[in-house]
Amino acid sequence: MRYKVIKVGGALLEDEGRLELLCRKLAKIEPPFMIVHGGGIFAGQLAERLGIPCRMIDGRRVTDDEMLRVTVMAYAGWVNKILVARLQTLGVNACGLSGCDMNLVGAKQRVQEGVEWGHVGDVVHVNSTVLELLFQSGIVPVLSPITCDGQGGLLNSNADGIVSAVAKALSSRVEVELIYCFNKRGVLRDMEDENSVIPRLTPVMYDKLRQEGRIYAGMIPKLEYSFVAIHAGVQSVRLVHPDELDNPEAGTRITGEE
Ligand SMILES: Nc1ncnc2c1ncn2[C@@H]1O[C@H](COP(=O)(O)OP(=O)(O)O)[C@@H](O)[C@H]1O
Ligand SMILES: CC(=O)N[C@@H](CCC(=O)OP(=O)(O)O)C(=O)O
Repeated sequence: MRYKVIKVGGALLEDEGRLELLCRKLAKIEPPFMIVHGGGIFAGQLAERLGIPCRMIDGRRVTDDEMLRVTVMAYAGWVNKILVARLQTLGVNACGLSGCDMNLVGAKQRVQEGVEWGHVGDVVHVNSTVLELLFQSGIVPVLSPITCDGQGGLLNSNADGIVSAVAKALSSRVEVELIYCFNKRGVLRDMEDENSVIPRLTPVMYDKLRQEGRIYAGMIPKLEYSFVAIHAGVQSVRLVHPDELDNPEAGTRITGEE
């Protein structure tokens, strides 16, 4: 049996119609599975309404004191609870969590010379024993990207990184399929052509496409974390659109070999 660990990107939750379609697809999946969600779009909208400026560097959000409050409200609050509520109405026993709950995901503050990242956290541990207990109880964990630093502080972690670390931690105990579910049909060779999905992506292909500028923005951390997961022993890593979640041949499969 393969445990599915599914990342859902913020763009899939943006309006009622997309949220409904996504949750219907997720509700068809046979447990055990879990969801890690993002929601950068919601944090951006909330910050704008509050007059707090946003700054992104290489797909990551610079998170000062005020932005930390915004991200906690957006991710651990609105996005997490709306997903859980919708899944519950569809018969999924979803349980909303952040990395702080049961010390599920711990992180350490990102330190980089010349960049004031603020409360951005890189994952340092995942409590896979607790996740397994939840799976065994028939619960579907829905995890937000808010983590804790072990000293009472909250951190904002990239959701693509959290899901990669969670998949890696679980994969030493059970077989894991890591799925990045997002708003394209896979990694595209040509962003102008929705049908140019690359079925199998190797590290060499990635380097070349990145140099050519065909892979950019949020796709860069997503693919880097995908390769981290596959090299760490995660049994399967795929990127797909929610419409094709149930088709094992759809999307882009990540491979560590050439
Ligand atoms: N080669 C590519 N194929 C598909 N999407 C790409 C590619 N290069 C860049 N992107 C962009 O990356 C986005 C997905 O990354 P991101 O917005 O971070 O996803 P998420 O919704 O999971 O947070 C796509 O919507 C697209 O705009
Ligand atoms: C540190 C950092 O960048 N955290 C992300 C967490 C949310 C996220 O990853 O959301 P998407 O998956 O929708 O992009 C952020 O605040 O944007």
